[in-house]
Amino acid sequence: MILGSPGSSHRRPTTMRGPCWTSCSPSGTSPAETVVVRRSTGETGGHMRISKLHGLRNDFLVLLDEHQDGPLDVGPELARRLCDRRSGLGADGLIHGTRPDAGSDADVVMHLFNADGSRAEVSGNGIRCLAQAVARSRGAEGRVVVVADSGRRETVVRPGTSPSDVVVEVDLGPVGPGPGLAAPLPLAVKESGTADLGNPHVVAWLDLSPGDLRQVDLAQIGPAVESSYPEGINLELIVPGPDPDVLVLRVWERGVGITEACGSGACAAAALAHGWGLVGPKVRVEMPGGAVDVELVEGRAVLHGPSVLVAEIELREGAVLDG
Ligand SMILES: N[C@@H](CCC[C@H](N)C(=O)O)C(=O)O
Repeated sequence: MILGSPGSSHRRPTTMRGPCWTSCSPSGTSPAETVVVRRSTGETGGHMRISKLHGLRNDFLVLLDEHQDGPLDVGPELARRLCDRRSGLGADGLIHGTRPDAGSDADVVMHLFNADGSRAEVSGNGIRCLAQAVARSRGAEGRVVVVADSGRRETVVRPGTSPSDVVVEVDLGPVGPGPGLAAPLPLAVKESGTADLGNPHVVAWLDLSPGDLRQVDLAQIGPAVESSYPEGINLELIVPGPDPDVLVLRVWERGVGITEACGSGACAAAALAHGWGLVGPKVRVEMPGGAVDVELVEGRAVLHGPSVLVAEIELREGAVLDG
């Protein structure tokens, strides 16, 4: 038998408290349309335990191997199904947290899928949500080391306004140059440039007021810019805020669409805007979902912001992916 007995390897939080486990399937769907619990062995059945979290309303489903009854087959199709906001649980991305190699000092390995099933190298908000999920699982806040496709990243989980609403800081690493600008951007810009946080970004500084930035048709511009790069790209539109060292940002995310916030995008924007002389090395980035703080330290970007646990979900036995 490949599957472990239900709950055998699932460590429930000990000292931290918050939303309770619920047993559910997405509402309004018949069992045949709900989400699969498929093992990497090809078997189906058992339970799948998932946490839903968000950083500034940029939301993620986090599936930790250590919470499961046995190995799960996590891939693009599962990501698309779970992230669907109508027929699934709904999220901007799915994060699969696997165990690091023996001898590694890391706590977890991060595999990130965008809502469309594509892979991304890292996410500033996603990695902070993953760190919160790992901290809850072990019952203690503090340092959580994550190995993402972009490299080893250190996070620190600190108390926030409640056990489920914490503050997480992450050193996202060096901000490098992104891909060459593929084509002229389809809007008037004061400055534009690309940056690489492990994942690619194009940042455009617009000569607009924050109010006018809200009127820009990002749903039209975003896909055009994303598709002009062979690997796709995240697009951040920025204007300086009314106060010094503040940027107002809207984002179109590769593999997702318009989201309410993007942590790596905030870092890309802060780094480029610093280079353009718009802001100093400590930047507040205001996005539709809320604000984060970015510190630029010797070419690296350190991101501080809230992470919120929304729910811990147990998908019931018998839910089937194939539909
Ligand atoms: N929202 C994330 C970025 C998620 C990945 C992105 N869509 C990509 O494909 O690179 C963040 O907070 O950084």
